[in-house]
Amino acid sequence: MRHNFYLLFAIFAIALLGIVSFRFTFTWLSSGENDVLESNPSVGKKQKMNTDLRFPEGLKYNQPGVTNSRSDVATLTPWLAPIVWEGTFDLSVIDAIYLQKNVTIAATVFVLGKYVRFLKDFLESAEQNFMVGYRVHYFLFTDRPDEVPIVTLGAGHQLTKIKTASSNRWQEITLRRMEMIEKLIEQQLINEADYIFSLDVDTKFYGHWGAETLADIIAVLHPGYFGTPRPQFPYERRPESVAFIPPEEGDYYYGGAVIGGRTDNVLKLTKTCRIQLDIDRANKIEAAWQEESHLNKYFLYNKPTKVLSPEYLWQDFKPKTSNMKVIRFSQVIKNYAEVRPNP
Ligand SMILES: CC(=O)N[C@H]1[C@@H](OP(=O)(O)OP(=O)(O)OC[C@H]2O[C@@H](n3ccc(=O)[nH]c3=O)[C@H](O)[C@@H]2O)O[C@H](CO)[C@H](O)[C@@H]1O
Ligand SMILES: [Mn+2]
Repeated sequence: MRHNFYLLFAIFAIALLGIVSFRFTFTWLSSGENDVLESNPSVGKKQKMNTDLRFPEGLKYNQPGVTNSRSDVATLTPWLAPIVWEGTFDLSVIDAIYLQKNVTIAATVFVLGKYVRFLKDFLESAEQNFMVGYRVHYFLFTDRPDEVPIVTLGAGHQLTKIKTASSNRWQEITLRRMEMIEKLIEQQLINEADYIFSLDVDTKFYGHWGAETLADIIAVLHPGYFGTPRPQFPYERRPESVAFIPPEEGDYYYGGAVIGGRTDNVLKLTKTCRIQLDIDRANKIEAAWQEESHLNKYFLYNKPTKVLSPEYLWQDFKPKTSNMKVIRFSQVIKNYAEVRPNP
């Protein structure tokens, strides 16, 4: 009898402790540090996404071929991740699968200092080409919220400005994106978005960019080093930096202008890169290409599950090569000395 009483008491105490600690985590998570200026709660809380590739009945589309649709470029990595090129996918098949999932895609864009001048073209061209027909939530990290242009957003698209301090070093601005994206995901997006992309703002969309780019974790091939021998990749080569990659290692050189994937996978990526950037900072070393160097190190040991071809990251000054059937997203020409806060 006495034993039963103690047992009951113990169960009651444990349950109480459980409730208290749950409430504590909940309040801690919901108290965001970011100064959100504009928000539209329509996105709401997410259910866990079903990853099955469900396909609607009765839809007609071309029979898949049995030979490679592109003979001029590699369309698979050695670990069998697709490399996305025009001609390798059937958009009607992709959309039939992904539209019915009703996915929400977050896009983070940093707009600090004079880079605000690139935003109008970026947003207007994004609205024409980026994830049209899908739910998109742009997050603009900016020190100039009043200079954000008014751009009419398509159905299901919304925009939130997050007041963010700038820096007097461009290197600091680009590399701190990792920790800001990490925080935004932890505090908000983990429950709201299925996928997230981080995109450079000094860019323009010229062609379709849709659900063919969705995957667990994606990287983009930097257009400047496509086909370059690996010892000549501009990886960090000093062993003192965590981003160090020896000359005989590395698959591709990935661009820092595009990161993407499932929200939890991108959280892992940004957290790891942020921690490694912190270690370098404590050791007073900054990698050759800031967070891009750390990103390349990350992808060496955590392979991307989908790789985007340079169609998804071109440079306006580069003449189009014959394997480029379409340019979808491209860096505009900029006067570095004029737009950046430091040389
Ligand atoms: C094509 C490509 O892969 N570009 C990468 C490359 O140089 P980039 O020359 O493309 O770097 P960048 O000057 O465009 O800076 C990257 C981004 O940071 C933001 N920004 C930067 C400076 C500033 O004053 N205000 C501001 O808002 C803005 O969103 C910009 O698009 O290397 C950088 C790291 O060193 C980043 O990894 C870039 O993504
Ligand atoms: Mn850029």
